[in-house]
Amino acid sequence: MTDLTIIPAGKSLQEPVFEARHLINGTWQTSADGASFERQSPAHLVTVTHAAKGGVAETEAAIASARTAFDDGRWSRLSGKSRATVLLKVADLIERDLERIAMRDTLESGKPIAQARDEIAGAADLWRHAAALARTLTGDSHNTLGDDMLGVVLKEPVGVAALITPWNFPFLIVSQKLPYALAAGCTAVIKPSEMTPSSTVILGELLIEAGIPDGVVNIVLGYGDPVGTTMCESEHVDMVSFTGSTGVGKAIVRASAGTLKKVSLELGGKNPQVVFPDCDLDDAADAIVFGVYFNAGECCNSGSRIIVHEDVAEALTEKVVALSRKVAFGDPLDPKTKVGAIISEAHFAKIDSYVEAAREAGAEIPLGGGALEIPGLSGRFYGPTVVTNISSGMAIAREEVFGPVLSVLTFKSIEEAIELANDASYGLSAGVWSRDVSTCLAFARRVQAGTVWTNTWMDGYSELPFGGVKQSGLGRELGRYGLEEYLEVKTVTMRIGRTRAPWVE
Ligand SMILES: NC(=O)c1ccc[n+]([C@@H]2O[C@H](COP(=O)([O-])OP(=O)(O)OC[C@H]3O[C@@H](n4cnc5c(N)ncnc54)[C@H](O)[C@@H]3O)[C@@H](O)[C@H]2O)c1
Ligand SMILES: C[N+](C)(C)CC=O
Repeated sequence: MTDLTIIPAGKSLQEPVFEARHLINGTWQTSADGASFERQSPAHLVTVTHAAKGGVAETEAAIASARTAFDDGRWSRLSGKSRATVLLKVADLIERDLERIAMRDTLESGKPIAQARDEIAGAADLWRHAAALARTLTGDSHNTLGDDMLGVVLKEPVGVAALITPWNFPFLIVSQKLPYALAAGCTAVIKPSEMTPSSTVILGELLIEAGIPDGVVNIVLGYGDPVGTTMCESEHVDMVSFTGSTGVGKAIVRASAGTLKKVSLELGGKNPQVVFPDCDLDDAADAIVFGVYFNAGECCNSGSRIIVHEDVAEALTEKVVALSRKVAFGDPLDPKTKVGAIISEAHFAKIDSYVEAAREAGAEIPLGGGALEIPGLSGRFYGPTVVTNISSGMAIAREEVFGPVLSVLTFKSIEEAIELANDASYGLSAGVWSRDVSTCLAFARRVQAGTVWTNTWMDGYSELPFGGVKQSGLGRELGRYGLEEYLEVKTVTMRIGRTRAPWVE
């Protein structure tokens, strides 16, 4: 792969190792048994983080702290205005510390620094959006139930929310959950991914600086088992909001079943983009390249499944391959880099196994497949890869590869395109490319997905809800729906003035 655009290592890594500890009841703590773990930068393979490793004891202490903080009302009974004041302050502090937070996400995840900066700026906007919702949240009133009756529907915080997050957008995803939980009046226990704990720890520091009362937000670092499982099983946790793989999502539902707690899930995707022959092919090709290589394809919204009309399949594939060669892969610390390192050795092997299985099954690979050498860096980089001549039954066409790998399928009619698009267990997002608005609308109405992009890909706004159908999830984040996830509905019926007609004569 010599004709690709490669950004070699720039200046050597100077960042000190970050010391990450748990935040429990307002104090930073190591684990009682002294357990800890390390995180290496996937691009450099040097240790960048040393973190306390939580066990059952730390998790239960964090849950107890959140429980007490919720029950005594130090946050849940504040006015929306008071909560919003803290959330707005956090947003300001995130912007002040944007560079520090972005650097931690880049070092631990391997994502490009320019992209990380955009994510942190987007996260600050989420905190402001949630602050606005905290002040405008309302219930309902019913004065049509009879002359002496009034029905009032109250919105109340669910209680203690456990927030379990993945490694691919560490700071952005915790910011899709926590400000909305806090706006609703919930208290929280957070478990960031063991691969990317630091930016959540920094968020804890900013929350303290912004004046959040002790115990309202608690952070436990460590692995899914026991930290995440303890949160799911605890009778003192009222809700779990999880973002991650569909497999772990199912385990979370099982672990939460014993206490029948509310569960909100943002899971994987195998997102189709259907390309009709009347679209602007250059525009579509550029968005397809963005959709598949953004975050090295390690993105729930990766537009990794192209379904293109057979009349334009060859032309589109040529354009995509040509553009792919221009995408800058390399040193995540260089602001010119668009695609950085793969998160782990095990994940790299998984990506490669999908590509090799497709090759063995007769697929063609006009570009890529395999490791990319980046001069000066010893970490793992996967080259831009385009796979054609595949059928919808192949794993590469149905399963989440979570790497910079594009699968190209073809169709003859709109019926076939919709059938192929829906032929997956996932239903997160989908796209359609056509100049004909009726074609776009017909597709948008029949595709099984939580989000549909027409003539664009992966635009996101704090105001718009996001989430999946089928095995891509339960519930929604962002928009006003993102707040509703953390609310319970209570119905209060009041008789006013007159005495009730006696039941007993
Ligand atoms: N739909 C979305 O919004 C969205 C966003 C980002 C990522 N994702 C999905 O996340 C996946 C990649 O992230 P990942 O590899 O970190 O996911 P993962 O499911 O392996 O882990 C996610 C989190 O769950 C924890 N965990 C693991 N096992 C657990 C258990 N048994 N109980 C409780 N917690 C447990 C992990 O420690 C981590 O914090 C992909 O499938 C991707 O599509 C979805
Ligand atoms: C929606 N987003 C981009 C934050 C996460 C997808 O993995």
